[in-house]
Amino acid sequence: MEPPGAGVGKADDLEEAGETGPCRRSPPVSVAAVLPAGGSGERLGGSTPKQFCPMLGRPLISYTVRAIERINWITDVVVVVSSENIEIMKSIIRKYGHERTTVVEGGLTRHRSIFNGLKVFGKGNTFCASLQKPEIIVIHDAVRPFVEEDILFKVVMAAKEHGAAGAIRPLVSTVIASTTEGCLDHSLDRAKYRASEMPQAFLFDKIHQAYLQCSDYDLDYGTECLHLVLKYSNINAKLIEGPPDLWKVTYKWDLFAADCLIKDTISQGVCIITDIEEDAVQVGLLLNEKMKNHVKHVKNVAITLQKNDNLQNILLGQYYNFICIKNKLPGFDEVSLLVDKLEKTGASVLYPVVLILINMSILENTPFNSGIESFTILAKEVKKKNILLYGLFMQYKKESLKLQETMDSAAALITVLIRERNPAFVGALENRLISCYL
Ligand SMILES: Nc1ccn([C@@H]2O[C@H](COP(=O)(O)OP(=O)(O)OP(=O)(O)O)[C@@H](O)[C@H]2O)c(=O)n1
Ligand SMILES: O=P(O)(O)OC[C@@H](O)[C@@H](O)[C@@H](O)CO
Repeated sequence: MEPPGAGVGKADDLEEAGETGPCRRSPPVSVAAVLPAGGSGERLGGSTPKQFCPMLGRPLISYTVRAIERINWITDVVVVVSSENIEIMKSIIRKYGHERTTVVEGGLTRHRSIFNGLKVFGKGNTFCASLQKPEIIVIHDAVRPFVEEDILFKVVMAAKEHGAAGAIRPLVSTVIASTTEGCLDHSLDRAKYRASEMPQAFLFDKIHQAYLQCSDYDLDYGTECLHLVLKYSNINAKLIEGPPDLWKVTYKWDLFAADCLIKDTISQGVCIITDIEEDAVQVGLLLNEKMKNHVKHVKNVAITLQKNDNLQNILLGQYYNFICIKNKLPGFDEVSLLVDKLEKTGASVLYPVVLILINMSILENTPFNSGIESFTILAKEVKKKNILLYGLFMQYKKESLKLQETMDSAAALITVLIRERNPAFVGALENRLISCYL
């Protein structure tokens, strides 16, 4: 289950508030994938290779593996990592449930890693008997997490017809050649050139044969698989225009951009849960209207928390952000029930889930409920489950103008909490924070 477009594609099994992605036929061929992930990420800097750097607390590589694994017609995924990272990769596979992924040891260069990944499908493979040789092999850099079924389907179908295919993108800068003195020699006509991106797809035998015939120079200095099948298998790969989000995480800013893109995408859907009492339902519907100014999809559900055994199904869907409106501070057991049901959906394994409890009470002079202290303690405990629990204690005057203003403020505050997903703010937000909204 993925939220709309969460860095893992926008179609497939993503349901966007009632819309479902295009129903894709499977290609009439067997398909497997090799994800080269054996690099050290020097250009990104830092001690952790970029494929293992976290985005929203989860390694970048897990997003890419998930994006490929979600495509049900890709039967096997082989991730190629350096020897020192094999155990790390195996722990990622276990933690995030990447059941269809096999880890293979990489090589000193990207081509050598890819070759190692292909070998496990080759004849006499003693590495893993279950890995059947596919007709088409997809090769996709493990640091390109935003890959969708659509481009994968296109390159696979094109590879079936042409022998090889690769995603391309327009150049964003002009390419120039320099003289030996480092001066401009000439510039290329940008319209005639494209950037070679990933995914790429090949008839397995053709790319495997090409690697078997490769010179050491090819293996040590090349960066283009399409070139290898041209050179050794005389195949002119079909070039497929890909979408803009095929980019490769190379520098630090790429990682920040990827993190922001995922945060932005999983913040686009909110599920508002209220009691069935009329007041709570009305406040929930008003909040729904206000939230529509901030996010794409808002769904309202009115239930009696304790008695609702359908809660699991209500929570299991396309949302990672939940707002529970109560006219009194929910008891420890009610919050625990919600958290337990949320945890059981498995959603918080892949992404931090936001749960905002709003305690709406008609404005009185009475101080905020003393339950705030224990609520914050609970929130800190729940954070360990990757569920970010925030409490807003809002008192409001019943007359509609004040209520409108209060809900405008609440919607703005909720949007910040959802977009930031900052674990530091879990628990009851300070009274003074809220009182300024009244
Ligand atoms: N010996 C190598 C080198 C690279 N790769 C993988 O090939 C992909 C694209 O390569 P690149 O972006 O160059 O990754 P790095 O080599 O890690 O980056 P850098 O050049 O900055 O060190 C990455 O997923 C990288 O892990 C690999 O499998 N084996
Ligand atoms: O060149 P780098 O080592 O940065 O990364 C590999 C890329 O070149 C490669 O993924 C695409 O250009 C397609 O071949």
